[in-house]
Amino acid sequence: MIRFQQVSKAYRGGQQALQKVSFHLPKGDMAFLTGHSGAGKSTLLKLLCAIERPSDGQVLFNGHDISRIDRKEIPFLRRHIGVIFQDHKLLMDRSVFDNVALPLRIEQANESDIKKRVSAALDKVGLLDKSACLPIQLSGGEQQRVGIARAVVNRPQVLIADEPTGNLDAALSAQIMDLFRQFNQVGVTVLMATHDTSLLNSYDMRRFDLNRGHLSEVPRHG
Ligand SMILES: Nc1ncnc2c1ncn2[C@@H]1O[C@H](COP(=O)(O)OP(=O)(O)OP(=O)(O)O)[C@@H](O)[C@H]1O
Repeated sequence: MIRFQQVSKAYRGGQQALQKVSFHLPKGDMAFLTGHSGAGKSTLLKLLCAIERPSDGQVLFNGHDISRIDRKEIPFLRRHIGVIFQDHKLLMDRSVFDNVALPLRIEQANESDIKKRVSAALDKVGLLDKSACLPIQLSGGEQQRVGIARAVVNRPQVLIADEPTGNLDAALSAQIMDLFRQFNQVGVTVLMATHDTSLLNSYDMRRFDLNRGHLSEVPRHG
């Protein structure tokens, strides 16, 4: 489903963020992406949703090379990929409902569909009763769950998350992790960048580690 082949990324100004990165994440897999600050984790995730383009190599999504994807095709790619950011990037002047509805409104779904799907996504993350609230009225963990509802509302094949538990305590992190696992159990492929060592120790999952732009897979226990 996701395949990187010898992918390198140099930013303007010469900063080499990724160096000949290769890996394969098959459909239905769930994996962690780890590495020190500046190792290239966010860069790798940005290449996957075409926010950035590689300087060299191929990024394949379902067999299609998206590294040189036409601008016009990017919205179609993004429909298949739900993205969760650490700072959740919610619109603070819009209700929880409107935040989650955003991807469906961009797709021009009809209002009755939007209502059904937003309610289902908010129910899944346990926030149906908060749909009329503004994000500012919610806790950090609740805001993060709104971001997850928005990422899954159009039923993407892949979820990518950049430090989704970064600001949360252990109990909330475990809740967020459970949500990802539930999505994974119904077939969604999940790639999650994290620094959170307690998460890494609690879940025996595939783990890719970046070190100064070089990627290797960490052998699993047991
Ligand atoms: N837009 C950019 N322009 C220039 N250099 C960049 C840009 N974005 C990232 N970099 C550089 O690329 C390298 C990798 O950055 P990246 O954000 O991918 O790392 P990271 O592993 O996600 O770090 P962190 O854990 O601190 O978020 C860093 O040296 C960073 O300074």
